[in-house]
Amino acid sequence: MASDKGNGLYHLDNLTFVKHVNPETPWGFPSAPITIAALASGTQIAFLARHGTGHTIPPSSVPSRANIAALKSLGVRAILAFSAVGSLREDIPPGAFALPAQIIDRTKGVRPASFFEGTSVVAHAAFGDPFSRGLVKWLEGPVRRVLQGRQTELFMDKCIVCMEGPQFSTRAESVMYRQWGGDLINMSVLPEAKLAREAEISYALIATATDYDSWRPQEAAVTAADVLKTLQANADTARLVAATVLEELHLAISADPPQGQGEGQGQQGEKGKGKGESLLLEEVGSMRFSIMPRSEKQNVEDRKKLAYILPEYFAGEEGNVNVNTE
Ligand SMILES: CSC[C@H]1O[C@H](OP(=O)(O)O)[C@H](O)[C@@H]1O
Ligand SMILES: Nc1ncnc2[nH]cnc12
Repeated sequence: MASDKGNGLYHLDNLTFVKHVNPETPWGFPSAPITIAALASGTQIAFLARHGTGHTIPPSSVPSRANIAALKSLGVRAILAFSAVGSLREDIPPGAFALPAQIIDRTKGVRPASFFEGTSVVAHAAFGDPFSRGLVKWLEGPVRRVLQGRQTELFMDKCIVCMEGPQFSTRAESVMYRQWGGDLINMSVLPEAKLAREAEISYALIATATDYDSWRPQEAAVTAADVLKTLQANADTARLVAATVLEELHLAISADPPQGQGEGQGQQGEKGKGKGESLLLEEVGSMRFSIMPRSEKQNVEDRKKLAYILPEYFAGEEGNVNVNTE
């Protein structure tokens, strides 16, 4: 399990430091060494600052493939990603929190967004629900309870626009995103969420609103100083959320473990709990039917590389199985 955030959140409270690890993945090193820490129960979590420990990595240069691959290699099954976001709605004030349900991609294609990119293996992950529905649904109660104690609102079912940056939006863009149905805006949720899906890690975003972006005609357009004003208070609340929720989440996952069956994954219909599936971590097994059938034209080295994130499909004997035709 990991909590991963750049802006404002560089450490977590109520945890016992265990060690730092810095795995070299086939996609390079993560943004920073990953902190392994223990919860009160002894359960270990991994924490990674996506912009680096000294905030030296801009959004477009975050090594997201290495970050997600490194977390997967450590056994992480669920990511709680924190992000400072702009609000595109009057009723979502700076200081509010949200668990978004949808994403509009306004990145510009400069961020590597797939583990399969540049390999001879083709895969099309289902991404209609970009956040883990099971994880988001589970998080609502515990996160709301923590936020109530701090008079902080929680919004559900919102749509976040992910822009390239590093400059903020123009006023015209900000107005347009509202017309498109955007409620929130950041520069970090993609390709992180896509890569987590490809690695079959359940991913949820805890969005913390810092500003009103630039759509309000009578108000000044957002500046980094506006963001920083709200950032520290939000980060304190975010730390409390993480400290409270991680222990409970671990217990919930232990009680409802993924079995890796993946039947019906990626389909949007209501899925009953059957065949050993986990409702909480329903992404496990989801790539089984997303990867194009094994072919002799696929490069063996590429398959070895992909085994780093998906050993079930690409390593050992299983790697010789045509995963798409069972
Ligand atoms: C300093 S405002 C823009 C910056 O803040 C957010 O970072 P993070 O998601 O890591 O909290 C946003 O996505 C931008 O990268
Ligand atoms: N207004 C904004 N636009 C993009 N990313 C942000 N992160 C925080 N506020 C933001």
